[in-house]
Amino acid sequence: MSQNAFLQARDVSKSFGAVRVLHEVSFDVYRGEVLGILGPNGAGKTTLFNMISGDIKPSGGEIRLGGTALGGEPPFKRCRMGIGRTYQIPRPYSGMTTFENLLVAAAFGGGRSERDAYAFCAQVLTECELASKANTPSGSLTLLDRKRLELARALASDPKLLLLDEIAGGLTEEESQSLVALVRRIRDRGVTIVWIEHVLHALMAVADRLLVLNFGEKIAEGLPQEVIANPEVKRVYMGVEA
Ligand SMILES: Nc1ncnc2c1ncn2[C@@H]1O[C@H](COP(=O)(O)OP(=O)(O)OP(=O)(O)O)[C@@H](O)[C@H]1O
Repeated sequence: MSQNAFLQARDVSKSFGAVRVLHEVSFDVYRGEVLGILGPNGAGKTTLFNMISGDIKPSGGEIRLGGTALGGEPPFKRCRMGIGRTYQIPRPYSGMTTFENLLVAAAFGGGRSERDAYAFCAQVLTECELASKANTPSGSLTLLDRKRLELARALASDPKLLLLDEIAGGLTEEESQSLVALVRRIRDRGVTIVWIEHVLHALMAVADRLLVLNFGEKIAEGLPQEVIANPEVKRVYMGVEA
C-alpha cells in the first residue's frame, strides 16, 4: 500500500441488511495506470464502483482520491473532483442526440459554461469516434456506438479517474478491439482507469494490473499474467481445477 496512490481503498466493506457484499477490500490505483477488476457475477464489483462514485455509502473502511478522504461527498461533488464513470446498463437520454447527451454531462457533471462545453464536447466526440453521429438520437445508435456514448458521457466531465463497468459485453471481437484502442488513447493522455470487465481478452490487452474479487473478498492482485495463472483465480473465475 502506498501513500502515493491516486485512489486508495482501505478495508472497504458493504452490507445490505444482513447480506455482506464486500468485506475489507483494500487496493491502490496509481496515476496513469489501468487496473482491471475481474470476478464472478455477484462478486461485488459494481458495488465497489458505487462506493467510489458516491452512489452508495460504505458500511466500513475509507476511500481516498489524491490523498483526500471522500467521506460523505455526494456523486456530483465526486464528479467535480475528477471521478467519471460508466454504468453497466447505459442510461443515455434516448430522445436527445449524441451531442446533446454530452452537453448535459459536460455542463452538469463537468460544470462547464455553455460555450466551453460545446468546444470540449466536440473534442470528446472526435476522440470517441462519434463525430459523424453528433446529431443522431442516442436511441438509434448501434450497440458499439451506445457503448462509445456511455464512455463519452463519462469523459465529458473531464475525469482524472475513469471507472468503466463492463463496456465490452455483447460486442464482436473487432468492435471490442476498437473499444480497447479507445481506452488506450484515454490512458495515454494521462487518465487513470479502473475497468470491470468479463471480456478477459479485452482487459488483458490494456490492463497494467488485475484485481480479482470473489464473494466480496479480494483473492488476487498483481500483474495480469501472474493473476490469471493463479490457481484460485482459475478455479473461481474460469472454473478450472488446479
Ligand atoms: N442495493 C442492493 N440491495 C441488496 N443487495 C444488493 C444491492 N446491490 C447489490 N446487491 C447484491 O450485492 C451482490 C454484489 O452485486 P454487484 O452488482 O456488486 O456484483 P458484480 O460483481 O458487479 O456482479 P456482475 O458481474 O453480475 O455485474 C449481489 O448479490 C447483489 O444482488
